[in-house]
Amino acid sequence: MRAPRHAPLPVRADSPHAPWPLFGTEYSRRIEQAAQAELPPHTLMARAGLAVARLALAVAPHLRDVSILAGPGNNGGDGLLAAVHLQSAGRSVQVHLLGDPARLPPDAAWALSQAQAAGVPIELGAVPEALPAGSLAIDALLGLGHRRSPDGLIAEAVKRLRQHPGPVLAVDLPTGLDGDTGRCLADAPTLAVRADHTLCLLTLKPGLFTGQGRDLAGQVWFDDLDVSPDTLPEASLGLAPETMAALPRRHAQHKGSFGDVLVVGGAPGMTGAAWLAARAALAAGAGRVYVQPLDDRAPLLDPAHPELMGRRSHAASQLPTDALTVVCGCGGGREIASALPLWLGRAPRLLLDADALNAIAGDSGLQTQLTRRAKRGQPTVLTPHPLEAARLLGCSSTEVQADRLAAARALAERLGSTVALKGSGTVVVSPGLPIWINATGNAALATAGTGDVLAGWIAGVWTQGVTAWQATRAGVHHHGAAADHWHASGRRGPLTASRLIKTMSSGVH
Ligand SMILES: NC(=O)C1=CN([C@@H]2O[C@H](COP(=O)(O)OP(=O)(O)OC[C@H]3O[C@@H](n4cnc5c(N)ncnc54)[C@H](OP(=O)(O)O)[C@@H]3O)[C@@H](O)[C@H]2O)[C@@H](O)CC1
Ligand SMILES: [K+]
Repeated sequence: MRAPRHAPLPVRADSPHAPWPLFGTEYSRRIEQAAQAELPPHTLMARAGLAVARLALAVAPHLRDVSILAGPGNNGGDGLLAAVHLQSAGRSVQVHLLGDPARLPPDAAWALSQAQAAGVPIELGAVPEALPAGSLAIDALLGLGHRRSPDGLIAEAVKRLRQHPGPVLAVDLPTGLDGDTGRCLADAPTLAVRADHTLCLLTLKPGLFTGQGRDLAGQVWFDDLDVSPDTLPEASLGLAPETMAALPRRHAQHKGSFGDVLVVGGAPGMTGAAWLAARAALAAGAGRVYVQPLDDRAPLLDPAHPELMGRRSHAASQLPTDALTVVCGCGGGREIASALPLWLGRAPRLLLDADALNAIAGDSGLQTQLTRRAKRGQPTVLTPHPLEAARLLGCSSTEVQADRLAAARALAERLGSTVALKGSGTVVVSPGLPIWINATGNAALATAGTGDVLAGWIAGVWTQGVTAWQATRAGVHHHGAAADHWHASGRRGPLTASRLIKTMSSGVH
């Protein structure tokens, strides 16, 4: 997937209708070097500067003043060249160059000479007290070349951009964000630029779409600088529309054609979680949905959804397993631990969520049972949030969040499972397959029960005959798309779990 050549504008990179390839620093450098070797000197930078100027004019057509904060590397060079184009488009441009002109890398030095020749006002080595209130600010401080916390003048400039009341456009990456992981490079999150728009150049970087990336980058745009990578991406951003389309209902099919789901969960005081997951599985299209409450006194009926079938543990263990997908967790409490050995052994498809994951994290015997499933060809899906992932990995949630892609990959490989690491930019990975980052969702999902809905929905899709990888991506995408729809239709506040199921059922993609 690449932007059209000579696109009049950079292409929005969050279109949910296609997967976008993502490349981290190492790959991006290789792609850049290969392209540089083929092209006349400074070609990429010339394209980058033009792309930045075009986007600046498009997102702030009404603003006459443009302040460009340019750093000591080629990211600064992009800003300097953008200044030339913006000035010739009639904007009043001021560049603040925070690097020694004598030590700029060759492309940026060339860009500086172009800006000087065009008479662009350039102030050297000083961060202004404030940026003009009515100006567009361009963050061309640091891009792919920064791996450490902003310091010195760069840190000052980041603070100034954070204080700027007008729009901020970041070049390639918001300064302070690690493009590989989506973590802030500084301990203090205030030492990262919070942009309204980010124009990613040459390659889309994964860190823009997970962890802190989505909050710091604002609207992400992409310009491939007319370069086609000849290498496979490390990860992709997007969805799995093919999965939803691949599940048509034919006349001759009956409820047995769509698979069964059993939800094991709902310990005393948390029964609702299991029924929510069950409702979601049914709404996702499962043929028959059963619930095994982990509270022996809990009723075996959801009066609002009599089509769901409650079973005590003995009866549940007698269900035929051929077409069965089992969800363990969902309000499982401590009680889930005793149900796990049976289903780790028996379930042909098993999804583990919440307390089931905590039980496995604390029991090496259950871990061994889990890893044996993969060897027997029984697929498993894990849907941890960062703390649950940390417990499974034996680290802290801060460490998980510092590199969500690596954490999800480690879990998948270690436990032989498909993993959906939840959070901003949910990361989905199956052993041996590329990482997929979800493009949908927002904070409206941060409310009780939405995780149960996700687990149930994935199971409901999975049991219809797609792979764990397809079902997980489809469920994660669809879950987030419902929240985006909720937000776009002007609603504010949390999207309750019950309403989430209704929104997901209404065909929002
Ligand atoms: N070449 C081309 O034609 C193209 C280039 N492109 C553009 O170039 C960007 C990559 O450029 P780049 O490699 O020069 O790195 P960049 O991010 O500008 O910074 C490096 C400088 O910053 C310094 N520095 C680092 N961390 C720091 C900190 N915390 N605080 C303070 N200083 C810090 C670092 O110093 P050092 O760490 O070495 O001491 C070094 O001097 C890329 O993102 C894209 O925008 C694209 O348009 C495609 C075409
Ligand atoms: K930047």
